[in-house]
Amino acid sequence: MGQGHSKSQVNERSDKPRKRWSLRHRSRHQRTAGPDCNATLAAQTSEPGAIDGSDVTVDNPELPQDPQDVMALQLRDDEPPDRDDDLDDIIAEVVPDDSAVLPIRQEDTSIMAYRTQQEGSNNRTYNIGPQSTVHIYEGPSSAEERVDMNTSSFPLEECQKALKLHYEKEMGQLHPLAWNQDFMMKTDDIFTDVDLLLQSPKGGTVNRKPLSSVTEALVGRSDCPCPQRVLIEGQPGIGKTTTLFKLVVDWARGENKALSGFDLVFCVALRKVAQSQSLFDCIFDQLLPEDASFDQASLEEYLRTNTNVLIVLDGYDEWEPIESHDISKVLCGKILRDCCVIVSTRPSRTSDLSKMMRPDTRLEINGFHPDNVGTYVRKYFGGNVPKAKRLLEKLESNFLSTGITLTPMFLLLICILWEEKDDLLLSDRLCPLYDQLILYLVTRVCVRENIPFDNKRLPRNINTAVLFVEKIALDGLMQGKLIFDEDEVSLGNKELLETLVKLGLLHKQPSPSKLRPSPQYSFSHKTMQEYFAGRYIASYVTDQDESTGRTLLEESFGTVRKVREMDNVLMFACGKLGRKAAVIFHHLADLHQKDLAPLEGNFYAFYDRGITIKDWRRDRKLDSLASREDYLTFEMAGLFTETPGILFVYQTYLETTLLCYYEWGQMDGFIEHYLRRRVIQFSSPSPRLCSALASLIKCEKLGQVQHDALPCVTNTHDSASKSEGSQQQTGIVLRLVHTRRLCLGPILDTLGACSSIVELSLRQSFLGMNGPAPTRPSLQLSRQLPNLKRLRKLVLSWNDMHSEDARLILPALESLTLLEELYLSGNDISGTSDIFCNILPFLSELKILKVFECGMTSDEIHRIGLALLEHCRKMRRFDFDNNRMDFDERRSVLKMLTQEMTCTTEHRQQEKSSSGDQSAQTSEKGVRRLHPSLLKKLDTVLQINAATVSSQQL
Ligand SMILES: Nc1ncnc2c1ncn2[C@@H]1O[C@H](COP(=O)(O)OP(=O)(O)OP(=O)(O)O)[C@@H](O)[C@H]1O
Repeated sequence: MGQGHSKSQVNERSDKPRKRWSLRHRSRHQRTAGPDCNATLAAQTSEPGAIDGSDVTVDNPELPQDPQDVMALQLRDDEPPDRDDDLDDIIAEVVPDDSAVLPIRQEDTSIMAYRTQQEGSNNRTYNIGPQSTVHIYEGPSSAEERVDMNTSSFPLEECQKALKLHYEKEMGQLHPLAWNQDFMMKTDDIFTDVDLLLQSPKGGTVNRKPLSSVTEALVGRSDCPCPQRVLIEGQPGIGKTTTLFKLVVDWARGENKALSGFDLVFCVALRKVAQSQSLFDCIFDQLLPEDASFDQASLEEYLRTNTNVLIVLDGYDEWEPIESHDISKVLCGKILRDCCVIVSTRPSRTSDLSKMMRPDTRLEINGFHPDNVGTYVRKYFGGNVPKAKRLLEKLESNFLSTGITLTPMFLLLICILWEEKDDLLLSDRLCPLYDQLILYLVTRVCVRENIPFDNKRLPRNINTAVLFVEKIALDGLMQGKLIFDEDEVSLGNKELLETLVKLGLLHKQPSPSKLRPSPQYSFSHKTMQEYFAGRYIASYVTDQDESTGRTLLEESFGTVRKVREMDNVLMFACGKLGRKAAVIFHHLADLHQKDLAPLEGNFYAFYDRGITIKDWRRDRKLDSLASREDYLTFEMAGLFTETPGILFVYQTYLETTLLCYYEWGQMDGFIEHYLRRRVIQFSSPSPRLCSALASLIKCEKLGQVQHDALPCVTNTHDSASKSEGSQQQTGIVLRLVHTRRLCLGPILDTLGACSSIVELSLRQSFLGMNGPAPTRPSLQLSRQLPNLKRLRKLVLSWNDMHSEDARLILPALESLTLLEELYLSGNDISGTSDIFCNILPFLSELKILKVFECGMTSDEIHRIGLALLEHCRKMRRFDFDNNRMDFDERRSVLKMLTQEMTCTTEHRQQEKSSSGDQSAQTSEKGVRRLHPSLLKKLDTVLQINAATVSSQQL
């Protein structure tokens, strides 16, 4: 129910004898399959033929429609999200067949699953589309066969040994602090939350499935029997690189069965890839020893004929793609297309990357689970238990669910600073954190070298070095450069470079490269480079007159895409700037006005009405825009959210802008310029965005902003408030849908501050009790709801709520006497009808109640129905489909309710005629309005029943 937390079964690439698997096919209309189904399907779908001597069978004739032709409806309020079983509807399902055991093999289970159908053992499965696969016979495939085939030409074992040694040595222990090489982190200690993002075949929604690790995504699933193209995205500093390091070290140690099917694993850091390098240059350069006995040609030859190879490409956002480069070819599948490829990126480049690689599997790294924050902090402080405890106390009360502590990089910085200062100024903004870190680094050097420093003015040589490195940081990012040669960072001044390394701002790394043997330098982390680039922008804007400042901004952030890619730089710049930040906000507002205006109406209307994805390429309005290309290339990103890609551009721009205001410390400008429609609407907001939104909600200005009415912003077809829409629009509409676990925390803590909220939608946002005690979403929400006295519409559908959550939240609705619409569908809230009965007397304005698929019994529905009839006389729609009722029970509930309605109506008529009471007339009208919807349902039920009976008779 709701978002679903079940961990999918891990089908490990093990070397144990396995169960035989067989295939069932379930068509969209045929939900169950008989034993003959396989044979029939095979007969219907196989298309034997020969391609280069290989046997080919095409599965799944029901190819999905082109997503462009599909009507993409925003999942509003109560509509159920697409489920996994929807996926199963149109794809072949792999089911275990206990009757047979296959001999030992070293491939992944999903491949084996298909082999059983093909009868031969040497077929391979290819994903050729979201739900389609092709099987091709490929010759020998067992590990022994592979070794036999290749030992003569390629020393596989030597290559494996060299790679494993390299991973163990370079990645087995991490030294994340450039200024302290003694600080070490073992990859064994690494744990981060990972979600598998599952897109529905209809292309509309994404469901998140928590996984135990990235490798779990490498085994087959029903929608993708053989994952081969895995895209991993994650916010800055969230642990993408570290997670990939762990993956390759696990392979090297043979500790992970899901990886043991790979003969070779190559992990290439894209930031280190030079334009002129081939893939094999990169592999030899970064991963293999100079004295390897084999050369590039033999490795190339080996890879051409062997497919049990995993290529890991880390940091797509740190690389400037060139179409003709080998890396691009690997991503597009032009070369080594049979190898498994995993690529990581920040979200700012997800859209480009997914367009290029067409991933069959998408993962998001979410950072630490709050439980892990405690473990991490305690580990960091080792024996100093009181110190760890004090920090955790401080974090738990304020920061646990903010993006700051859940991001390993930022938590590490907090720990470093806390170690030094017990009175550390903790903030959920990034800029103060980095400011304090720099201060700490400078103080450290000054103390060590006896340089006087009063925490205000940097010593002269250090100041010069910092100014110099700021410029390098920005120039580097503008060119997509994160690794620098010595002359680039010293300009011939060795002393300057030494100071930067001493401070720990730059990290010196001996080049492993045969091509570039001189040492190279990088910032200790990409976020550090972004911080210095932001400082450069801030001081430039401060020192220059306004028009010169504007020119720099236009050159550096002239398009929507550039703003998105350099969002952290802009945020840091705003964090450093005082009054002069206005120049940046003007620039962002201009770009919004110039380039995003055509999207604005659609963005807000989409939620209410749902729109067809139109062909934006033909939209004349976009022709003149500087960012036109950006819009079009962003299209893919939206496929994994509920929002069409092009509208997602609008959302991400708003997100960046809001975070800039947030780092600056003042939200009023954002409210004035961007919230004139009084709708705050984000799908899948990031943790940092949630922190910023919490601060926005607290702004007094929010309740006062002048309102630009947009027709139909809150009027849905469904809306009970259609006629009262204009009145409703004077309040604030807050829609945060599809939010990740525990992200909503800061918002749920502050909701009550915004008493002008009239609509609150927290659909699919993990509101269940899963969090640790202080961050239990349902508890937080229940504390704030009573303050939202103007609330008319509350959407809590498709969360992971259970009865205990409902027992917290529902009583809080008692004071919301204006509430007209309540959506609770898709939560397992059985056993709570008593609470409904207690609160409904207070909700006399209620017009819509939806408890679709809530696990309730017919008794409970009946009781709720009666309470509605009695107390909510304006009621129009009561949706209780798909609860725990069989056909007869459902029919009898409907019957009882309609009878009850008739009695109530008659009773009221009598009341009316004896008293001439006006209110009785109104209530009678209300009951009548409910009547048709129930009657219609009853009608349908009876008709279906009649049809069933007659077909049985026949
Ligand atoms: N699971 C983890 N446990 C402990 N520390 C971690 C973990 N993941 C990351 N870190 C710490 O956070 C730092 C940043 O992580 P990493 O470089 O992997 O992030 P990233 O997502 O690749 O960042 P970016 O996109 O900015 O390059 C690491 O240097 C490491 O110190």
